[in-house]
Amino acid sequence: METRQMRNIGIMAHIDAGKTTTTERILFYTGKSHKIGEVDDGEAVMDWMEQEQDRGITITSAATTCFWKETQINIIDTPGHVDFTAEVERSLRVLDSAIAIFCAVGGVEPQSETVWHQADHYKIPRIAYINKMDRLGADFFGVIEEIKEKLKANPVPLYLPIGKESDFTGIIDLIEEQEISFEPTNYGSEMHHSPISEEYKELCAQWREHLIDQLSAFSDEITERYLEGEEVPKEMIKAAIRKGTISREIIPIFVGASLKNVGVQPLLDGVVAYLPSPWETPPIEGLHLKQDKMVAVAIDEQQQPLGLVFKIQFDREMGALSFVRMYSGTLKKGQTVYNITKRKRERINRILRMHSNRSEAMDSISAGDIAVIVGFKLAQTGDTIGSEGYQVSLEPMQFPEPVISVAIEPKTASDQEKLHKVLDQLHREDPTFTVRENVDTGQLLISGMGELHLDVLVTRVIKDFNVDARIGNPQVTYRESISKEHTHTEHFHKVVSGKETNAVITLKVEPVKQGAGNVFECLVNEREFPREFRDAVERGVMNAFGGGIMYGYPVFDVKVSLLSVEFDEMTATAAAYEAAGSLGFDAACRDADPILLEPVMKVDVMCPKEFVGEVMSQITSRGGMIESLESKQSIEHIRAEVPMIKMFGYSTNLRSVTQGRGTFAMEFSHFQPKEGGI
Ligand SMILES: Nc1nc2c(ncn2[C@@H]2O[C@H](COP(=O)(O)OP(=O)(O)OP(=O)(O)O)[C@@H](O)[C@H]2O)c(=O)[nH]1
Repeated sequence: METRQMRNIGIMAHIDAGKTTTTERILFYTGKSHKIGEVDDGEAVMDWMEQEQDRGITITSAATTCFWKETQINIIDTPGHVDFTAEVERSLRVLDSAIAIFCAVGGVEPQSETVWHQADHYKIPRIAYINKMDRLGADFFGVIEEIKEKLKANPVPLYLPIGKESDFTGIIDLIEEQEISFEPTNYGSEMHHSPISEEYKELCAQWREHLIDQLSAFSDEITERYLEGEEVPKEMIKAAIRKGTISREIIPIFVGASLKNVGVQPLLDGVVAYLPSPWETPPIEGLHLKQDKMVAVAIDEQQQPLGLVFKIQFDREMGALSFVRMYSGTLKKGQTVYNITKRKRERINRILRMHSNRSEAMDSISAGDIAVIVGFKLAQTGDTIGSEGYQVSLEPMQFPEPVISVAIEPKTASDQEKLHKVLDQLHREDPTFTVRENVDTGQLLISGMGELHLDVLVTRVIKDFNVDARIGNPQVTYRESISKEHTHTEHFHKVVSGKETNAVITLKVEPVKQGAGNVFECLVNEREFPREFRDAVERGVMNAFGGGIMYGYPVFDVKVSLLSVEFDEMTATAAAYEAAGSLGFDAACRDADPILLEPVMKVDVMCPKEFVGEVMSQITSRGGMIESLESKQSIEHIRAEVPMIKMFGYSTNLRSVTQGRGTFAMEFSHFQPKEGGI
């Protein structure tokens, strides 16, 4: 077991729950941040990019290292907005544990649910922090109930609030049986401990009993003492909380108001006391490329190096910064490593540890740790790096489909060159952002996960990279497919430089299950039809998949079989067969009842009861199907499925019908045939 104390944590929260404010306080108290940057003043040290500050929300995930009580804490910032699910997935992969922040007023909102379920999927141990206890309407016990009901989790409060709203003055430590008050100072706050006052004695006893009762499920020692009515030692309580947290059977609950500097230090103590070090997390799986089998990779410095690039960020001076999580072995500055995904060697020029406001040069990075490597020219988010001698690919990240596009057109020739470079760079940073050229018009289309995602990217292109470009209106990214089988024979004939060339092929096209992808199959014997020409037909078909059938959108879920050929050695050329492949595919698909597929989104709306009628009729008039309606206190939660095309401008619309009190989350659900074309 490694003796070094380390935590790789993420901070997950619904937008506005106070993630940035809490992270700021954490960095401040850990002594690495010299002043508190207020989000409201747009000075957050964690927010790297100018436009994040404009918007006041956190968009990129960057890793920041700080130290608390001899423990190194690497914080991987995790965005809460559903337009950035890929960013969330990517950071969840490299975390060992997380703090989930809930707003004491808003409680468990749809976006917190989405992120919570993603964290369940990656089996991430969590502690929860109920923030904003000072706000009007704060309801600590209400949020606890919601965590139980909506997230099906087992919340166990370790602290209770003293008072609420403007009377929120401090917290009760149930383990130490003390009250803690937070005296404001010019460096944040100072904690003062005092015995529990008469007023809270009963409440404290009741919840301490609840805590010990919950813990007895993990500790026989506690059960024994509990049953015999003996005092349970604090160290035993803490050990059981740690065990239950790591095995994900309980969610320890912390409470505070970060903005008022209340509750943050105990939360940091909780990270150290209850969350696992990398050495306590289960091994991850990787594919051994040479042996073609899955192997377990445990955190071990002595083994061959293996790391995952989980984020690329471009820096004007240093170029690409590759954020790497090491799972095994050690990498050193100046060394050459092997990019297992790209099958190319790359050099490590520098290794940096990022703190909130500075970077620190390091000589090496070892298993368990997170750092930035400078010098990689090819690495992309999701790549595995290691050595040629031990080629294990750490499971590639799964990214959702882009659903919305905009056309982008440079204003001058010099902008054109710059634009291509910038778009390429942005794609390396963010694989959910793709670039496509319309073959007919030559126009560049950029696609992403939602309006906000594209908006952020376009702003970066224009503002950060100074490219002068015209931007079209957002459009949905459609797909094309076919709905029946059809067989077609293509006769291709062309005279090239006085020489006759011919290619005759018979192709069958048929639809396959949605999501199965495209398939090409050759049923002609290689003796009758040489490999070179077969490959040419396949190339032609593959190119045609990208060019669409009726509307020029990419074709998906079609199987193409080459049934027969008329092959004449004298007039056959690869170019003729390639052309026959493309033309034959187009002709066959046109007669196979082509269909246009549109993306449908899962939409979750929360609004006060009085607006529910308006909100539902708004969804129905947008062609949406209401799936469920659920009430909690005075809030209604509506789940629906709505075609993406009908979701443009929805946020403005929702704001206006709910007087700004409705919120929504949206993510891709599936593709469905679109009636009546475009
Ligand atoms: N009253 C009160 N307001 C708070 C508290 N913590 C944060 N806020 C305010 O809530 C707003 C949102 O806080 P942020 O820290 O930006 O929230 P966030 O979760 O990081 O939001 P995104 O970056 O958009 O995901 C800001 O105006 C904060 O000043 C708190 O403890 N009490």
